[in-house]
Amino acid sequence: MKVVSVSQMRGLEQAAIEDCGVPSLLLMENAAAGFLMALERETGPVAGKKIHVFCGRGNNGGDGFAIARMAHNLHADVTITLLFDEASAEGDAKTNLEIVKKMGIPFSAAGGGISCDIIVDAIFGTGFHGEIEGNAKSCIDAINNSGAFIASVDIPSGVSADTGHASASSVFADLCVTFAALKPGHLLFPGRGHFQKLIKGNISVPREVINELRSGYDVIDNSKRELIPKRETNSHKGSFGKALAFVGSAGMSGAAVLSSSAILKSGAGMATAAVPETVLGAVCAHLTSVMTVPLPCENGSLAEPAADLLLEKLKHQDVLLAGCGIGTSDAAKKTICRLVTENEKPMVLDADGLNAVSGCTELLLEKKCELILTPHIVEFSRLTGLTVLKIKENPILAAREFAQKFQVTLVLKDAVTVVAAKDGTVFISPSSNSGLATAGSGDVLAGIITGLLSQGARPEHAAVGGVYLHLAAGNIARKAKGEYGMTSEDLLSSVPAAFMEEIDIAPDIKEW
Ligand SMILES: NC(=O)C1=CN([C@@H]2O[C@H](COP(=O)(O)OP(=O)(O)OC[C@H]3O[C@@H](n4cnc5c(N)ncnc54)[C@H](O)[C@@H]3O)[C@@H](O)[C@H]2O)[C@@H](O)CC1
Ligand SMILES: [K+]
Repeated sequence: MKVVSVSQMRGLEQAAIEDCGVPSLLLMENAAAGFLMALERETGPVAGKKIHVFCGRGNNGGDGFAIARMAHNLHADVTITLLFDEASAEGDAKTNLEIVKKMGIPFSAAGGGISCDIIVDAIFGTGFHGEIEGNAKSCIDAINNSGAFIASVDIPSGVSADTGHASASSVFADLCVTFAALKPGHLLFPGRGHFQKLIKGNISVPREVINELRSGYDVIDNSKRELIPKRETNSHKGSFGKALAFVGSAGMSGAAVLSSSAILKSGAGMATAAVPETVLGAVCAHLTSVMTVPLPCENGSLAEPAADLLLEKLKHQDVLLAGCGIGTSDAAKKTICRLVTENEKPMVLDADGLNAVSGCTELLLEKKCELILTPHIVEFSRLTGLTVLKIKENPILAAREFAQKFQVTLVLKDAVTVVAAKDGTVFISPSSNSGLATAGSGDVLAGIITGLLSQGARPEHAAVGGVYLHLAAGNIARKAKGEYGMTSEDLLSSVPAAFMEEIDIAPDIKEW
């Protein structure tokens, strides 16, 4: 699924209009026809239904006039409300406004009660920025409280198409129909929460024009299954890589079990959990296929010579996972810093491993390895010094800047996870599952990514494929146990099935 920014979308439209000669009015006509087709699929025929179309001053409003005309021709009972001074209409929007006026479609002033079956929200589209104020605010509040089926044209009015930021008064739609490509605001919260279903339609921007654009965005959809490394039949366990996991500490032996088990369940040939000797017994009690290595301790917790032992072991390993449940002791921090700067094998750094380098992120520039970082938003806040609020304002930008600056692959975990590759390409997960917000879920993700890495996947492929499989496994676990009751053990046991069958991780987002 293609994702483009607002300015890239304008570029696509310009290319269609200027380079290919597609008239802009035709794009608007197609947008309106496609919108109505999608609407009728959801609500049944519009004939005989009361439809109220709210139109803003831009081309989103222009789409609204064309939709009103087409719905009228299909025998719907259509009313239009303008949210702007009619004299300021321009271009294609003005053309369509003049047509509906000549057709005699009734207009009603903003401000009255709304009583209809379907509301078409064509107030603001991709041109919206800032906040909703004035009569648009009271109108949107009335739309949201109307009880009608609400269908938004392109994006719910009040949501920023570039960032997903939602103005305090923004439309909550049952259906949103967008055109040519998704925008980041369809995928990122809070915008993602402003529609129930998203349909992307074709408006005759030529396929080649869309395909040629390297937008720098991508969606982690089912097509990402192709990133799962292929397995040769003529193989042995060495073919699929050896992974070492520096994980676990007193009170967090489960992180060691979940993460190292996930490595094996994701297809690695061998996995070894290197854990403080004081928790070895607890870890071994839950592991059979994963090997273990005891790390030296002093006074019950990890001792600094652990770093030498790990670096020695790594000579015979293919990949490293470090950080899940290792705690925040000085020795754990020093061990992580040495692993980051001295290890040469592809490495996944998670959880306390990320906390260890917070405040000294310049160490990341000294790395000799391919590095994947998997922070959740609070860990990312510690890493960058940015507030959580600031990151949430534009997570794509924050993730991209960090990945490019430190030349790492970054998996920024939140309700919507964003993966940023070293070249700045950003991959956005298209759905969320509150059941994944459970202790140990991140350990499983780190293990899956390490498992893919050990089979030779490139870092960004391991990260994107890992996020896909984690979501798919989460959906399988949710089906069996529900969002409330599913635990990381359920998630872990669902990982093999996620590899086996195609799970539609974004059933609410469709293309036609
Ligand atoms: N350009 C094209 O070829 C096509 C455009 N299409 C439609 O055109 C839309 C984009 O059109 P526009 O660029 O005209 O943008 P919009 O229709 O989103 O409207 C922008 C207008 O709203 C105003 N505005 C922005 N933020 C505001 C705020 N906070 N408070 C009050 N006013 C605000 C702007 O000053 C501008 O006048 C798309 O979303 C889509 O619906 C479709 O018709 C397909 C073809
Ligand atoms: K809209």
